[in-house]
Amino acid sequence: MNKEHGSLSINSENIFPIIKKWLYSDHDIFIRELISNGSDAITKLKKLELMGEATLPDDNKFRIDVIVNPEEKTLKFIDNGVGMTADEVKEYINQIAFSGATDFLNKYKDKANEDQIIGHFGLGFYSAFMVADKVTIDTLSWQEGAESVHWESEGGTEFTMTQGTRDTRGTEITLYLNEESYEFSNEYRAKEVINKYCSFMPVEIYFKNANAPEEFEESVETTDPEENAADDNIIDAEVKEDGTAVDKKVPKQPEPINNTTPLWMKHPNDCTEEEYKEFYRNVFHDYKEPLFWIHLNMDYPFNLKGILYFPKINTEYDSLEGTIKLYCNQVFIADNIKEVIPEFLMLLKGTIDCPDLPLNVSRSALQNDGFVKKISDYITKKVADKLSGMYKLEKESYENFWDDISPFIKFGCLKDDKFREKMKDFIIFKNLEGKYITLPEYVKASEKADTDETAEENAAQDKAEDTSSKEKSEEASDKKEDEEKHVIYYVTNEQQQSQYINMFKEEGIDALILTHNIDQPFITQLEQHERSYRFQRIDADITDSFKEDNDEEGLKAQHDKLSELFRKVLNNDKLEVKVMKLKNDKVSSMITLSEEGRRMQEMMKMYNMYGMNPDMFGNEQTLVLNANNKLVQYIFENTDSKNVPMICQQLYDLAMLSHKPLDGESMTKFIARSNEIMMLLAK
Ligand SMILES: Nc1ncnc2c1ncn2[C@@H]1O[C@H](COP(=O)(O)OP(=O)(O)OP(=O)(O)O)[C@@H](O)[C@H]1O
Repeated sequence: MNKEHGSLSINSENIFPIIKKWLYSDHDIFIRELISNGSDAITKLKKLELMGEATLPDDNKFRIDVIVNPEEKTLKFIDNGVGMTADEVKEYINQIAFSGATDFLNKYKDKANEDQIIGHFGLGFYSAFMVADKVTIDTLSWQEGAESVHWESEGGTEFTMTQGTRDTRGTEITLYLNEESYEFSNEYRAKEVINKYCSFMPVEIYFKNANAPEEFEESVETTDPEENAADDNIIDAEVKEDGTAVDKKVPKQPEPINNTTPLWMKHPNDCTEEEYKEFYRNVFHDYKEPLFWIHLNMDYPFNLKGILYFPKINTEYDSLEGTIKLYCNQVFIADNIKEVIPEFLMLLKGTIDCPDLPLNVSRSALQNDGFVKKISDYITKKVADKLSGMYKLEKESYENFWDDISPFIKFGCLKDDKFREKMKDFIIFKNLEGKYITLPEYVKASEKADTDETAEENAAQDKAEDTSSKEKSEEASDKKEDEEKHVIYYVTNEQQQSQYINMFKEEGIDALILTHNIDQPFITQLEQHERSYRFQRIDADITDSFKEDNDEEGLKAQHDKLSELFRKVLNNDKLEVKVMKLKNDKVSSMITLSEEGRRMQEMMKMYNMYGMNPDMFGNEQTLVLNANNKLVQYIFENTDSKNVPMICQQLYDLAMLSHKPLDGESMTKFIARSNEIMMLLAK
């Protein structure tokens, strides 16, 4: 072959700066690209063999070798795939245009950056020039009688092509690293990058440091010492004490550094529980075991495989942040590509391999791609199917996992309408007894409790009402509609709201435990979609069940007097005070805050709107005093007594305490006052 010298045939002056910019933040991608090219070359040869076009030696073993040379600052990628003829080098390497570079240039001339492009633009080979001043190719094609080719270029527009010396099939690419990229000739750095991108590559990858001394391993065998002496591989033979065993030191057999058959490629029926857990540990380095997993395995209408794990969340403070690793033909592309994977799934941990993904388009295009949407919908559906299946068939596990998986499910419902629609019948809630129930179950149980209690009364009343019911229903206004909603009581903090919880339990009224941050937005959404539900925290109001039949008029005197007293003592003339007869006479005082008021306050807190004017909204706490309680009665009868102001303050703080944490100043005063009260008792 004549020496050939030429110019790369597209606007290479343009392309190199773009490649450099493109890879600026992801310098290490060149390793993925060059190893992928080797793997592609091997796949091509496998296909040719299958088609009967190529015959391979019996002992053929496909492999890729990566050799770093820290002294010479070089990096080699060697594969035994198809190789290239001189014509192919000309076509595929010299005329970059064939590999899609023209498209690339047209689209990204002015705006190339790593956000917009996800690799794979037929420019893989040229990414080598990101880190190398000079790149050489030595290649020998699989074809009979092929001549080897040597190609080299120093990254400008010039290249040289000559007859090469490579005498085995395949391709060897050598990178002479530029000064800023010497790090990649470091053994550990190079390995780190290979592990990142190529851990699950379908071809075995062997790694070597050309400067490292040869490694040996010890193998214990019982063999004939004479035979060992004749074996060149044995460097240090030693007869063991028992005279039979011989310790041999042999050169270490290289091991591939990747796993060519990741678990997701296996059929789910062939995977064991231990394998799933081990894979999880290896990939996500999470010492906690996953709760359960979903193995995605689809060939039609698109090709998608993967495993999604539900991680264990220990406390509500654990950040809800997962990792979904996206692969394309077992080559890692990136973590958490939100255009492909539904946002709420990012809370999970998992791997997804989808060779059909159009990764050669910009991220914004991915977002609007119908195919990508289908993939994302498929994943969502699979997750919902798994969860609903568990609810139906493995209720006990579902309940055991619920506390861990519910934030994820609720987030999914908030973010994805389709998911919400599929999951809505399988959302469960823990009640005061610690049992898990659905909303319809809650409503049914509370209706039953109501009916039992008033069955007799109603029977009589119903008859009387029958005649006038038509008129009444016509009168029903929006206000009435609100009243007719099923009220669902809930607790946000079991310790703090324990006084209310006890009262609820005494009256046989149930409530749901909703302690996670996500619960508030979740129930707001529920109320919007299921208009017959109204959620109300248990301290929002005093329900009729807790009261005796109140003679409002009869309590007016107490109300007026106590209101005035508490307002004065607490120095708050806006304080709302209600006096009522509660069935439980041990309860002296309580605070109620309307549901709307509290939600408004929480919203303000969330959006940091407190600066605005906190009194403007939601400051509608009401101090409820129990006229049946002895202390309250004492206050009413002895308003002028010396200790009454202190008792009033204490009662107010006690009521506050079971409503929300006291602020620092109030807490200090509360403690000082409690001591003072004890001092009085001690006297
Ligand atoms: N190791 C190799 N063995 C055989 N052919 C190769 C090798 N590396 C590159 N080639 C040839 O050069 C072409 C261009 O490679 P390049 O990496 O630039 O783009 P690509 O592989 O086509 O696309 P992409 O890298 O985006 O998947 C390849 O399509 C292939 O034909």
